[in-house]
Order: sequence, then C-alpha cells, then structure tokens
Amino acid sequence: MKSYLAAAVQMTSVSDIQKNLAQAEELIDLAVRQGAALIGLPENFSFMGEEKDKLAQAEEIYHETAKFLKNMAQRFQVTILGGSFPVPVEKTGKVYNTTILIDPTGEELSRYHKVHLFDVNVPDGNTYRESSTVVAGQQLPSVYSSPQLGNIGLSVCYDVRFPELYRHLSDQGAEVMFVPAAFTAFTGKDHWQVLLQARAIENTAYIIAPAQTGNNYHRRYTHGHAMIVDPWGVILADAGEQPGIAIAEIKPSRLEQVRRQMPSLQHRVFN
Ligand SMILES: O=C(O)CNC(=O)[C@H](CS)NC(=O)CCC(=O)C(=O)O
Repeated sequence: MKSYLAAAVQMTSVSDIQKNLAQAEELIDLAVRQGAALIGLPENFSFMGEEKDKLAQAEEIYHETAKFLKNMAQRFQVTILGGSFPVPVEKTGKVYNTTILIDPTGEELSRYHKVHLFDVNVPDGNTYRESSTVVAGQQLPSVYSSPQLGNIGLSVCYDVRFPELYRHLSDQGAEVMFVPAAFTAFTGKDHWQVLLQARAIENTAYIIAPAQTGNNYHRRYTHGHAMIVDPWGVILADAGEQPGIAIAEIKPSRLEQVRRQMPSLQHRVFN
C-alpha cells in the first residue's frame, strides 16, 4: 500500500438514468483532475425515484450502470466503487441493492448485496420499506486486498448502524471501508457523521462515505456531507450540501501510527 488520494462523490440523483450518469461522469472527471486514484459513488447513484419506477426500469438501470462503471474505470484509469444500484433477482420481481468495486482494467474486484434493508418509519412522517422492492443480501461483505490501495471493505448506507458488519471487515484486515449512502435528511442531521466517526474509530480504519444530497424526488430529501474520515476519527474532507466531491489522502503511515497509538483492535476480549 502506498499513499494516494481518494474521493467520495456527492450528487443529487433523480429518476433519469442518463442525467445521473452524466452527473456522475462530471464528478469522476473532477476527482481525477484533482489526482484521485480511488473514487466512490453514492448509493443508487444511477437512479433515485419511486420504488415502482425503479423496479420497472431495473434491467435497464443495471445494464447501463455496469457498462458505465467499466467504461469510467478504463477511461480514467482509476479504481471505482459503484456506490449501489439495483441488480434484478430472478423469479422474485425484486432486486438486490448492490455495490461493486472495479479496477482500471474494468475488471470487477468485489461485489456485495446490501444486507440490512431500510424498513423504517422516520419520525418526520416518511415511511421507507426497502424490502418491498429489494431482496436482502445473505452474505457478509468480503475484503479486497489491493497492493496499491490497501485492504478495501464494502458496505451500503443503513449497514452503518450495524457495527458487527464493520468488525467483520476489520477481522478480514480492512484498512479502508466504504459507506456509500443516501441517508435521509432527517436521520442524517443527527446520526450520519457520528456513525461514520464511530466506525472509523472503533476499527481504526479509513472511512470513505459518498452521499446523495438534496431533493431527489417528491418528498425524498437526502443529507449530503459525503466525507472521508481517518482512523483516529478526524474528518479529512466533507462535501457539504452541494453536489461535488470530498477528497483526501489515504496514508499507510497514518494507519500504522493510529494502530500503534490506539491498539484497541488487539485488546478485544469478546471475539
Ligand atoms: O430511497 C431511495 O430511492 C434509495 N434507497 C435508499 O435511499 C436507501 C434505502 S431506502 N436508504 C437508506 O438505506 C437510508 C438509511 C438512513 O437514512 C438511515 O439509516 O437513517
């Protein structure tokens, strides 16, 4: 592993695939021009809309998104985390909410289907039933070991509330953990940053958290604040509320320093 720049993309995806892919491309281009070698896109970056519209277009969203990610990685010669997108599940009429990691040759390195589904009545009056259209993944995410970029663990959005998933990733050696999200504006204002810092601190790992922001459709407002958190819990970059990127250096020396100064991973009793 060497030092490198990572970017977390922040965007406002809507119910128009081509519009979203164009916005994603612009922000990937921006990140590349600033020197990023690893770039993450948010949850549902290629489509945010009514659940029924997502299902109706699932095949198209899936194929367009997979093609786009491969294309971007190859054209810009970077490693890309395709935040998440729907992957049709045969015979169910539903989809997985899936994230994939792609290398600069366009090769898929790792794939994870979101395990924890957001079935929550948020106190602002909005109701989310992700399980009505999404099949929960049944497997814990794996960690991909990159000689250049370190050991990379995947997760998606609501997963961030389940620390056992990240403990599994750190048990597998994860040094950099992705949390692509579309956090609601209501929960995000109180929980988002705290949860990301907690996952970083307790696992002494970098967290890269791409995010949706603003008004995606109808009454769906997302929190923004895509960020990169270092292994001590320090926020290295925060994209605020407008579309853009959070970019910061991932340093093996910092990882080593924090793990030496705070060896909590070695002091576990219940494992
Ligand atoms: O709604 C869409 O169109 C796309 N899907 C999502 O945004 C997903 C599933 S509904 N959102 C979350 O998991 C938010 C979690 C969250 O906000 C929290 O844990 O507080």
